[in-house]
Amino acid sequence: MTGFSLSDLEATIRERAHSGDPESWTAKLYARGIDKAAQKLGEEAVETVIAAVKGDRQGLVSESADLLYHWLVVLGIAGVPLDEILAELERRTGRSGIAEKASRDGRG
Ligand SMILES: N=c1c2ncn([C@@H]3O[C@H](COP(=O)(O)OP(=O)(O)OP(=O)(O)O)[C@@H](O)[C@H]3O)c2ncn1[C@@H]1O[C@H](COP(=O)(O)O)[C@@H](O)[C@H]1O
Repeated sequence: MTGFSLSDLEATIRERAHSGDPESWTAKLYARGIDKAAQKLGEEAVETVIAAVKGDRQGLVSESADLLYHWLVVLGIAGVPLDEILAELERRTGRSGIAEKASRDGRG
């Protein structure tokens, strides 16, 4: 398993967003704002769906990577940290209460 995480990508995006590098796609998206970034996210979602339906495994991997990257850019522009999404997902598993209790009991 790779050691690379969505948190790593989020950190890269945060760093590149305001880099001022004219070659940076991230900086370009941030400069163009939420409408353009959300449009790209939608396009990548559709391309991911098409790859899945076609049974294009390699396409699904590639489009999924594009999708997650553009999703993190949209979250970044909207000011929503990845951690907030992970906390929401954790809450849905019903485990967050256990983690909070363990933390309160000094076992966290
Ligand atoms: N993961 C990605 C990533 N995935 C996709 N893309 C870019 O997303 C863009 C969208 O591709 P498309 O073919 O859909 O779009 P396009 O046709 O080029 O653009 P439009 O004509 O639709 O505007 C491409 O330019 C890709 O390079 C990414 N750009 C950056 N990253 C990550 O972000 C880091 C920083 O990148 P820069 O900000 O470019 O330095 C990189 O090191 C990567 O880790």
